[in-house]
Amino acid sequence: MIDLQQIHKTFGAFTALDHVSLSIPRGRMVALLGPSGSGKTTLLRIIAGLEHADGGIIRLDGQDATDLSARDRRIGFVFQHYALFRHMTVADNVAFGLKVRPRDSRPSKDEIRERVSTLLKLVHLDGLAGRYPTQLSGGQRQRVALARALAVEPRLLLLDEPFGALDAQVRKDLRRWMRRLHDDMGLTSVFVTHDQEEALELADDVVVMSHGRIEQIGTPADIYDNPATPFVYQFLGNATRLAATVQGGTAHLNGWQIPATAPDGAAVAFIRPHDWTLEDAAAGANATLRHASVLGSSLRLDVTLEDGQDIEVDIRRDAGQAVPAAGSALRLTPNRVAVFPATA
Ligand SMILES: Nc1ncnc2c1ncn2[C@@H]1O[C@H](COP(=O)(O)OP(=O)(O)OP(=O)(O)O)[C@@H](O)[C@H]1O
Repeated sequence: MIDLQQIHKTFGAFTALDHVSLSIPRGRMVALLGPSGSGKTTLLRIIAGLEHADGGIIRLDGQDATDLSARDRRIGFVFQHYALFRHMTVADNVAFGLKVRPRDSRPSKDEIRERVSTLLKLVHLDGLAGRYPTQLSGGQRQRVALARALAVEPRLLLLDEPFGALDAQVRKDLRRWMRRLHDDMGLTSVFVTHDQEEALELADDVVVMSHGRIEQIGTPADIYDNPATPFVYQFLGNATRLAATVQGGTAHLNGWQIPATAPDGAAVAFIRPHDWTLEDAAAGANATLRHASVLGSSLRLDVTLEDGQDIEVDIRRDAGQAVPAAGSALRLTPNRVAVFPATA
């Protein structure tokens, strides 16, 4: 169990982390998700003990670890560009964390050899123990880095964009494999990513960060279905942002009346492309089609609403169904709309 309370970090006049609090139960896999500069790496480095916070408390398994050195925290680390030792073989890289232990806690040579061999099997690199890092592919290097991090039996594994430098297919394979390894070994892991798909696919809990603050913490389903703020809505992809006006608990948008809890006045509404129903335009059109394209089993419509705002609509397409022509009048109804005050 890791518990962060009110972690604060500035670099000069710049606030990188603004009183961040977060608890991670044992066995979870947690994604820190946010745009570049939101403080993800800084938070990870502070958890690892590689960076010192200006304020706040870190507890690991109930013990105050705020002033514990990186080595004494028993935390494993894998960075995107964390180079392996070039002059060491794969086996020596993996053994490194064990060999540098103080004598009284250092395993014997045989035990180290045994553990390295087990770890290399685990990451499917058992045939490559004698190779040097330059003789490996990017994906293989990341697996060596992972074996090296796991060698010290960390109570927590931290991964900073671990798959970022790899091509798309390797990246997908490696992250699925990482998830299985996490489950099989009963690890507790925190990984940094700016890729929402990666966070939603892999993590038990997603922590969305922006400007050194946590915007929302939740399961992938929570975060996707009920974004707490306009930032989360926009960051989690594909929501169209529209201007609306709220009066007496109702948002007015392109002639629709939508129940809203936002206060009276200017508001912003978010609608996802698949949250629309296309109806028979004979009942009264409220939008015009600009462009339609077929995306496999769905139809992507670029539409201008009657009030002049542009939206994207994805609807299911049956095989052989005619694609509507540009300029067609449409009747659309939004199924799900989130309304926030315009200043939020
Ligand atoms: N050592 C440092 N000195 C000064 N500023 C720093 C330092 N380290 C980080 N920062 C700043 O703190 C902010 C947060 O950086 P951080 O690396 O934590 O962001 P991030 O969310 O991990 O971004 P990225 O996805 O680009 O890695 C950035 O604006 C960065 O420029």
